[in-house]
Amino acid sequence: MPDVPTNGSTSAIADLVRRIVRARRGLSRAEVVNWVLQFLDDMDRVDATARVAGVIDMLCELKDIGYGTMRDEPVLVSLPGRRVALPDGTIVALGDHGISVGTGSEKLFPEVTEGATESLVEILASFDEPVSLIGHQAIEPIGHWTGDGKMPAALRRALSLCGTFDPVEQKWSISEENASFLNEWFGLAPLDSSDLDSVPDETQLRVAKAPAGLRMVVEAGPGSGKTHVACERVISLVEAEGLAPSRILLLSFTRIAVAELRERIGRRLGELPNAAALQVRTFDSFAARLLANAGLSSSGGHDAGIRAATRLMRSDNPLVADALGQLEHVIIDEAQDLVGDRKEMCEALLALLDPACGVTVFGDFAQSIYGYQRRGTSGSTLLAEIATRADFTCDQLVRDHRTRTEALKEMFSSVRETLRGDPAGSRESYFHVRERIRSAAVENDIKGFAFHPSTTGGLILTRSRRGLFTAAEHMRTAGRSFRLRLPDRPPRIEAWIGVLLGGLPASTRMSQSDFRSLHEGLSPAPWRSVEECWEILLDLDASGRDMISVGNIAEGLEDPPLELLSDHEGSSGPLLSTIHAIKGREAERVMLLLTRAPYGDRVDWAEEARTLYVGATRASTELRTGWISPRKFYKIGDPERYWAAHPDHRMIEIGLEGDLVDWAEFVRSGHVVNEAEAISCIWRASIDEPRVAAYPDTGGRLVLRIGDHDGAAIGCLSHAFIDLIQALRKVDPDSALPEVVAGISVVGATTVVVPGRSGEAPSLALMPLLGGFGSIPR
Ligand SMILES: Nc1ncnc2c1ncn2[C@@H]1O[C@H](COP(=O)(O)OP(=O)(O)OP(=O)(O)O)[C@@H](O)[C@H]1O
Repeated sequence: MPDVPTNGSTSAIADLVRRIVRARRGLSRAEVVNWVLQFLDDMDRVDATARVAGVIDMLCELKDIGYGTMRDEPVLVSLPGRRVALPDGTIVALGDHGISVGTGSEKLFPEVTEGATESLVEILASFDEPVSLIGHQAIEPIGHWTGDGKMPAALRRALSLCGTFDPVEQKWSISEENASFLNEWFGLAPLDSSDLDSVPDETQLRVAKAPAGLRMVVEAGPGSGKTHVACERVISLVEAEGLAPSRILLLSFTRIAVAELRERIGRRLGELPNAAALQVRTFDSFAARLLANAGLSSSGGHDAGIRAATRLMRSDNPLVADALGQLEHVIIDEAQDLVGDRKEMCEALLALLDPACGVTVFGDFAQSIYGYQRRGTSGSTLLAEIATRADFTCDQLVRDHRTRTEALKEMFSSVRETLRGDPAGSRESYFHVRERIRSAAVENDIKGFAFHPSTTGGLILTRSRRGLFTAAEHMRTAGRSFRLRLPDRPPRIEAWIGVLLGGLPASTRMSQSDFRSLHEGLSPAPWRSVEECWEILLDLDASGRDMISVGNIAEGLEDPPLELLSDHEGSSGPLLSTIHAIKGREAERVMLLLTRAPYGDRVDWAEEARTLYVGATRASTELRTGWISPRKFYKIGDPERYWAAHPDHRMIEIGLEGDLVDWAEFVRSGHVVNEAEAISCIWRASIDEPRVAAYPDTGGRLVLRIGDHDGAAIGCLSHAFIDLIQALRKVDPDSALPEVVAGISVVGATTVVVPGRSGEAPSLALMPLLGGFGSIPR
């Protein structure tokens, strides 16, 4: 073979492999390895073999070469050439592209100039394994894999296309643009600048380091670092002011926000002996804890729990007063959206605090989007009320740390002034805000957003849930991968824990080898390796032993760590969400989908303008506006869900939190003969994502089954959901149930914690996650 380089570089090996495969038809993988080794005589043979095998596997994974058969044996063959456009504008060639050896490129796939036949998005979207890298640190342009276990195959393939990549050492060098694209595509966390190189600005420092006993309201705009400073405040209270972590309570809205806060604070305070006692909670979990500690159970959903907790705090219960009286500092985030029951609960909490207890409340009037309509007669938000109280001082954060362009920076501040100056709002001011947002966008009025090159990552935001369903449909029709965040859905904790440990008694203990057998016996296999799973379980168990107990794991999952949580369906691509469900988050690229402006006398123009503002201010670098016309639906229930009328049936949105009875009630229904079997059936369904249907039983339940009415049961619809079904059929709640509710999609599964009875430790199970619209015959 003439002119063959022997420097052993990845690209040189790749070229050798291609040439050998093309010239010598019918060689097996082992034979190709041996051929290549002959040309690498300066290298250690073991190293060289691993390197060559790694390159061959990589080339096969990306269909640069492939497997054929000759005399029933697998052999390596050439594949037709393809050209792939990368996010940074370069084009690389795959397959039999006829590039000669010695081009000097270090890339596994050489750069070419001619037009591309595919985009990186199409290649990534064609990988069929689920990819969720949430919790991993973002990748830098130059780096090597530091994650536990093997690098996920999809990332490995993407990196090898995007620049130089060493499959054995797992090192890469790619352009900035390609790195930032991959970070968005895989949902990798941006490097947490707060921990690395962020220097707090003067106003942030003032708030973070204020005396522990101060009561303060901090009103500040998007990207000014409210969340960031909330963490710094906790750290300063513990480190500088000497408060015990157990005496600090930090409340925020969503589980993901709470998990993120915990993780950030944990990283800084992790070494302290009592750091774990810090109470970082959602408003809902704070209420649930308070009730549980007083021996009360909350039934009837989150809002009922919040009201019960408020009553408890106002009931002069000495235990509750004592527990809350111990607190030395309370921090409340996103106070502009605290209205109604949650606002009242916070007021009841503030009333029970010791006068020496400090309070820090963060919020932004211009971002208040939680429904003036729900505010009823009780009026304003917690933020508005606290801001007028004499016992609170007011402070502000003044610098925007989010935006990277002048146009966005200017829009962030000028629109905020407009909104704060005109809380009542008007049609004119709404259109003014809309125009200001459009003028800060790099592109406007994009109609085919689902085909637009910018929507390979970042956020796609809609004003309404109707818009969200419509946008998701457009993406599906365009064949694009995306992640979908739907509001009011149950939490999602990675399902492998529930399928492996679900149904076992809380007292079950397990060694690593027991666990390995379980893991290896599971089909379909979980996407995390056995080593990775074991590390996660040891952390959750937190006993310090090299064993796990199911009860400990279940307790650990009552406050699940961020890496096990997800708040969306789908594993890759841009995140589709309503504006309401995305507050507090940010992305480099945002596609804000506008609709026709609202009309009529009852429009709350101020709230509409603020909602657009919240959506537009999620962008740090590129904002675009697109266009969508949402489909029509009717609404029913609280929280609201959609339904549609058809001549012979009704369709009802399904999959909201509480649509299924909990695990214990499902088991009591008598439809679970064997818990392990039911769980394994749910696991398979979470991967196959079949359509399922609910059939009535003799006890007045609607039982969700795979296949027909004799199929395996995977859950029971809740009584509240059955009431909605009956209401849509216009019959009494107690009337006979419909023969079937069909067309329900299983969209995944979540591990659930099953509370123990009478003081026993909790255990685990797996429940399906539902989606789509159930069809009810009339
Ligand atoms: N002092 C700082 N130096 C560098 N980056 C910072 C600093 N403070 C905050 N940031 C970064 O700025 C961004 C915005 O911060 P953060 O999300 O805390 O703002 P926010 O006020 O809560 O925004 P919003 O109101 O939109 O939710 C984040 O990426 C954060 O890491």
